[in-house]
Amino acid sequence: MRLVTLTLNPAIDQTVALDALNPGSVHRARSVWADAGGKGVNVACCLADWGLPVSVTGVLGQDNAAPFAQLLAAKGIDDRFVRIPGETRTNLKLLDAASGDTTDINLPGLEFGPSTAEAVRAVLVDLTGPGSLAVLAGSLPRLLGPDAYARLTAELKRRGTRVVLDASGPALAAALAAGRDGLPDAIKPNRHELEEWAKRPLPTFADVLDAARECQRAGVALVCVSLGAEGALFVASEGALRALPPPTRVASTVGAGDALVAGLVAGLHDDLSLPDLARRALAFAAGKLSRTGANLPGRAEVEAIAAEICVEEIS
Ligand SMILES: Nc1ncnc2c1ncn2[C@@H]1O[C@H](COP(=O)(O)OP(=O)(O)O)[C@@H](O)[C@H]1O
Ligand SMILES: O=P(O)(O)OC[C@H]1O[C@](O)(COP(=O)(O)O)[C@@H](O)[C@@H]1O
Repeated sequence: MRLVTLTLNPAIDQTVALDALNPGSVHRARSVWADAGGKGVNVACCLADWGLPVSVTGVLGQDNAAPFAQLLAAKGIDDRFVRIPGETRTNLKLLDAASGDTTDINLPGLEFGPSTAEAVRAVLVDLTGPGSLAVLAGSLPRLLGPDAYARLTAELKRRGTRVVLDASGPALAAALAAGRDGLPDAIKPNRHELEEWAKRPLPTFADVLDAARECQRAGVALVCVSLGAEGALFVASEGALRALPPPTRVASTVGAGDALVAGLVAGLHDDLSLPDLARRALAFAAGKLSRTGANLPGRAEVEAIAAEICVEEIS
């Protein structure tokens, strides 16, 4: 199965590690570092660490593309990003070093017009076809309009490509409003993103389950809702289940959702049953949480974590 990820708005994640985050006060940072990232880049990095060949595309600013090129080359990822004049955005991540929790400040990114969008679409079409799987992930440049993922999904599905979508706000809403032939095969909102889509708060697990089932009824085959330290919910035709994270040392939560998506993709690649898919996805997230950047431990360690993950069926 050929795997490709799309990141239309990548980012350099600049993490500032603090003893504790106290809004409104002066902080002295413990350390600071930068990782080339963005949702599809992070997903591809985890898939490559797991040992799967993967291609990436999207749009990079040519003025600071070097860290991306270095990272992708080091992980053996096929770099098919379209480069345009300007700089890729830098996102700020304020890390509370005691808990591993981060406060994210995600900036708007590079805007680009129809000719760049068309160049990326052409790369995506070139990289996909029957039997391949595409991950469309992250925020969209404003100029593209909120239905950009819905349009790409419809085209990819016509070409026999499965689509995993990790989007939020109007882009997620537009994708879920597409007709049956244009719906993604899988989505991974977090609780907040699902609340935005459902237009109501989802305080309890039962509320989350109801909203996830609404997405499934709209025609999405696999709905995975990530719930931070509470694990994740999986709803598919085989049933619904909740997976609980193992005890995890949290170095940084940045990219935990992306690692979960990568685990889902690796599970779909291997045609796993729903419980094993859930274990694989949570093991990827737990493996990534123990380190900074989009890096997984070795396969044996990830498999050992997966074996420990508790999965509860929901009747
Ligand atoms: N503090 C945490 N402790 C243990 N596991 C966590 C923690 N935060 C995230 N995870 C794991 O990572 C997954 C994705 O995290 P989440 O924060 O829900 O995603 P996102 O980054 O997309 O908001 C969760 O489903 C869970 O398995
Ligand atoms: O495209 P968006 O939604 O602005 O998100 C980009 C940010 O998300 C990340 O991919 C991390 O995502 P998660 O923590 O949800 O896995 C960062 O690398 C990046 O700064």
